Amino acid sequence: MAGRKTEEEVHSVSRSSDPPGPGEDSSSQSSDAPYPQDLRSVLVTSVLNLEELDVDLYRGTHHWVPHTQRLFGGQIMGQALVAAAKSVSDNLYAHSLHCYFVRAGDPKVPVLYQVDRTRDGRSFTVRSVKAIQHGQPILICQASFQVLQTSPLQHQFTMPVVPQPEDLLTAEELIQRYLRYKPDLTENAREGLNKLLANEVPIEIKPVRPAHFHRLAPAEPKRLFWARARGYIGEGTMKLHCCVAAYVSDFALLGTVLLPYSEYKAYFTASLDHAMWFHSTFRSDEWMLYECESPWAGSSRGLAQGRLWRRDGVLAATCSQEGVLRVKPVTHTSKL
Ligand SMILES: CC(C)(COP(=O)(O)OP(=O)(O)OC[C@H]1O[C@@H](n2cnc3c(N)ncnc32)[C@H](O)[C@@H]1OP(=O)(O)O)[C@@H](O)C(=O)NCCC(=O)NCCSC(=O)CC(=O)O
Repeated sequence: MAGRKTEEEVHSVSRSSDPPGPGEDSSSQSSDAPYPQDLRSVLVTSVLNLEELDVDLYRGTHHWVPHTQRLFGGQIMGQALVAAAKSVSDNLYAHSLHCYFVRAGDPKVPVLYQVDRTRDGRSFTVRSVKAIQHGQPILICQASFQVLQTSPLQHQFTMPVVPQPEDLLTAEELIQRYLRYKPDLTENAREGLNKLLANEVPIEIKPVRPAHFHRLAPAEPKRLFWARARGYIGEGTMKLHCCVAAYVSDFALLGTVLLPYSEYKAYFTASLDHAMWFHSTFRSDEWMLYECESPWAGSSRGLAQGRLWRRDGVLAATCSQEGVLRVKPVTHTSKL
């Protein structure tokens, strides 16, 4: 029978003394290895691989749909950026995008992306993209591209010092441990965790402080986790890596707002807008540290900000998102 472990034991990486449980072998061995080239990321082969219907008109399909049964905002943003990037030349690089999520995306039908070539300048080029379902916009997005330019003005914050991904467990490994070592989990919690395990999220993550990440204890509204696209992407183009990063950047960002409020559970959360700035080159299929924090919440809304760090300490991108969060008090003693 599964023994009860302390929170710290459940979360710690133990490569030698802790025999892997059923289904754990392959993930714990492979989670830090680079992906083999034949295991291409579904983000590249499917999600961000838009079908061209006409000039500046594309169709995108879905891969993973969150339990809310509305389309994942990161998918819509990533696809919108793909559509925008197709209309700019190869010497232009995305440096920012600004999006409003105006309607919930319907997972039952594809999304159309209509690109408007707003402006082509000498340094900057701007595109507006409308994502459409059932004849109505679900997202409006503006993306701006720039030719590469050098400047003596260069600074950035310093990356937080955290454990390396090799010393941390993936979200799936953590869930397997909760299920194995926490026999007092409620049926609801157990069912929820099993559903999470069955999810095919095309992003791999390694929380730095799992108890905070999973809201097991109240914490300041700050979340740190390593993230990368699941599967191989390769050098590719920066355009593509920016689109993948836009996808990844919407993951677990808004939830940061909820971290101090363990006495409440959210019954409705949705991102209202999302802005992103790209600062340097990076590979979205290599581990990047996502540093998320929420400076403010009020009026059923919360603001979350995120920084994506390259492993070598270079700031790759910055994000800002506001979302609606409707909560109600937790009424039962939940173990998760
Ligand atoms: C946020 C919006 C719902 C707009 O809110 P509105 O309140 O104006 O919309 P609405 O009037 O249609 O109401 C939607 C639902 O909220 C309820 N509702 C509205 N106002 C309420 C209030 N004050 N108190 C309680 N409930 C309220 C309505 O009854 C309805 O419920 P009912 O439906 O029961 O009748 C919409 O802009 C939207 O869906 N945008 C898309 C958001 C999105 O999909 N983001 C990307 C995915 S989120 C993501 O990717 C990030 C993440 O998950 O972390």
